[in-house]
Order: sequence, then structure tokens, then C-alpha cells
Amino acid sequence: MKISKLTHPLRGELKVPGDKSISHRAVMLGSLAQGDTEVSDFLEGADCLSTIDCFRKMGIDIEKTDHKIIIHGKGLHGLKKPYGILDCGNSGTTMRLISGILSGQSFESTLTGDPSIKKRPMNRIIRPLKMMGADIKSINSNDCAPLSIVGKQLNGIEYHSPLASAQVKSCILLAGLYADSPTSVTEPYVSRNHTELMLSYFEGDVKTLETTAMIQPEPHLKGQKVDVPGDISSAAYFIAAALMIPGSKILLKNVGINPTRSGIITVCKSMGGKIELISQRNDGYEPTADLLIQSSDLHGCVIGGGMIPTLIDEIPIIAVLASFASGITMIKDAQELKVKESNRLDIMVKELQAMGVNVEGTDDGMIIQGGNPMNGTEIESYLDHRIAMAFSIAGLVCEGETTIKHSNCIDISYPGFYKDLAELSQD
Ligand SMILES: O=C(O)C1=C[C@@H](OP(=O)(O)O)[C@@H](O)[C@H](O)C1
Ligand SMILES: C=C(OP(=O)(O)O)C(=O)O
Repeated sequence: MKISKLTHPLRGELKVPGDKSISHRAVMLGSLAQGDTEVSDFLEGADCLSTIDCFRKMGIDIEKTDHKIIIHGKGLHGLKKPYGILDCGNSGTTMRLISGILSGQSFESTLTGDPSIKKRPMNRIIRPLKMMGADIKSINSNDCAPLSIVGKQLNGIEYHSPLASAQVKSCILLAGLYADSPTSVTEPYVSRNHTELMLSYFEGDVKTLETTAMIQPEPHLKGQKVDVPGDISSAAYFIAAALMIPGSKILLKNVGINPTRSGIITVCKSMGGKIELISQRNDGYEPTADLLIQSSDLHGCVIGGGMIPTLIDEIPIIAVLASFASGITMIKDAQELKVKESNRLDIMVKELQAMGVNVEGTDDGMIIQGGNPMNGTEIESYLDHRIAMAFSIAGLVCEGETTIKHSNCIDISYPGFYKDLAELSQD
């Protein structure tokens, strides 16, 4: 994809696609619940389609219409031994969360995925699942996928996770549905809590106290109507673009603003960004708002600690904002970015440098001296959707032309990204 400098403001209204994390969980809990679960604004990104495919292979009937899916749940013990290997594609969320569910079944299964996911660490879930009595192993003994799981009766544990990771926490809580006693997970900082909220909404028994989540086993989950809010991680690209491009004013409708996810709003405001939350709602189980964003004079900031899990997927676009903003931005405690779809820390540093940005990588983040002119160039996306979208937005404020290689990887989380960008940037 080729991007040119935008010489006029972004304007208009947009409804970004449904939240990826919530869409995955709706398929999973809908499958394990009794009765139908109707999901509107389901994200039809490749990652969530991988989750649907896995549950269909385990005998769950999932109907799909435009932006709506209906899952005919079969209850906690209704999954069947999958026909064939379960392919999680590029999706870490699919692989790690499903592993928890599969560990408590009465059948064997094998999970695999694309070359990127086969390099991502799975020991973080293998270790606690084994503590619960699971029979799970990395087939190539390298702590990565493919994984083989022989379902077993699990025991409850009190797990103290070394990481603030919603995928680890959710994997253990979902395994806890099948344990013989309660299971709890304590994290160093609170990670996104969509699993806990949706389990409660489906009438599961989950309690949270500060950084601990605890689940009671064998609930009777009941199918529900789920309205998936707009994905704040997708909204982040347009928030950044509107803040940077002079004269811009856009309204992003019905975006999820769960506090465990919305660190991007806090950070943008601390950089001087004008973002207003209007029509805040909490009528379902996840809070939402419309976001009014206006171009702003941006300055650098410091990001680290407990803030990181609340904006983990937004760090690439925050690095772009920081390159444009005046002054220094320091991003620290973000070493998790090295084990996402790509090494997002190294790649951001390298490709921003190629755009002429004064940025230096550190062990757990980067230091950016922003505010200097940026130049368009050829950007390698490394097939990472967040890298491709972050540099597409950077291209709007670069002199000359920016080329994003393999930009179709954006379909992982945001099919229609360029169409929506074109709509907001109509002159
Ligand atoms: O639980 C989830 O839906 C996710 C959790 C995060 O991963 P970690 O839990 O590995 O930080 C995030 O990066 C990913 O995009 C989605
Ligand atoms: C890290 C991501 O997703 P996952 O871990 O599910 O592949 C992401 O969407 O940025």
C-alpha cells in the first residue's frame, strides 16, 4: 500500500469494527453455554475467524450473517473431539485461551498455527496448566506450538503469574471451569478483564479483588445477547491521525472504554491530546463512549509500569505519535512487545529510524526525541497488522511517499482499515 502526506484535515464520523478480544471470548463462552448466544458487531478479522473455525471443528454450530453470529451452545461438556488439527492461524488469543478449555475435556487435541505463532512462547500457559494436572506439551519440545493436549480432570490452583497477561489469566480461568475446586490468578498488574466480565454476564461465578481473579468450577453458563463494542485498539490509529493532522475533528462512535484497555486515551491526554468522551454508556457489561478527537499540540511523556497492560497493543501507534510530538517520550517495562506477532520493539525502532526519527531502543522499550520532520520510505510490516497500521498513519505526516509492504496482514484485526481511513480523509 502507498500512503502520501495528508494535506487536509480528517473529518467525519466512524464506527470502528467490533473488539477483537471480546469477539473471541463471545465465541468461546457462547460454545460452552447452554442455549443460543447472538453476537452483534462481531469482528470478522482473520483471528476471530480462526476461533470460529476451531469451535466448529469441535461440533459447535455457528451461523454467520452480516456483522452478526449466532452460536448454538452445547454446555460446558458439549464439545466433541475435533476432526483434524485445530488451526489458530496468527492468533495468540485463540491458542492460549483454547488451551485452557481443551485441558479439561475428555478427548485429545492438537493445536497449531502460522509461522509467527509457532515462535511465540507457550510455556507461560503450559506451566500453570500442568500445575492444574493438565497433560499438555510442546510437540517440538521448544515451548512453542504445535501443542498436544490430552484432556484430564483438573485441580484448582492459586496461581501467581509473573506476567500481567490477559491471555495467561484467561487460559487459567477457563481451565478453572473444569477444575475440582476454585482457581485464582494473581497478576503483578491488572490485565484486560474481558474474560471475567463475560463469564459473569453468562452467569458464571467470578470474583475479582485488586489484581486477583477467582473462578468457581462447573457453572451453568447461559447463552446471552452480546453487543460487541468498537475496538479501542483499532480506534487508536484514527485517534492518533486526528491528533496529529492540523484542523482535524472526528467522532468515533461506540468505542469500548473498559479501564483495563483504555490506557491510550490517558496517554494521549497526557501528551496534550484533545479527546472528549461523550454519551458514556454502561448498559451491557462493557463500558462504551463516543470519542471526539481534535488535532492538538502534542508533547512527549513517560509510559511504564501498570499502564503498559492497558495499552499493550497500542505501543506501535504511540511510538508514531511520540515521533511527531515535541520533546522526549520514554517507553519502559514493555518487553512483552518482543514476543507478539513480531518483535514490535526492534521493528518500531528500526523502521522509525528509516523515517528519520531520533529513536533509540532500550532493553524494555525506547526513547524517542520527537518533533523533527519525518520522511516517507519503504516499510517492512513483517506481516504484523499493528506495525502495518501504525506506519500507514505515520505515512500521513511524512514528507513524500510511504510504502507499506504486505499490508494485507491488516485483515488480522481490521479488514476495511484503508476504506475507513479514506472515508475520514475525504477532502
Ligand atoms: O486477551 C486478549 O484478548 C489479548 C491480550 C493481550 O496479550 P497478552 O495477554 O499476551 O498481553 C493482547 O496483546 C492481545 O492482542 C489480546
Ligand atoms: C498481540 C495481538 O494478538 P494475539 O496475541 O491474539 O495474536 C494483537 O492483536 O496485537
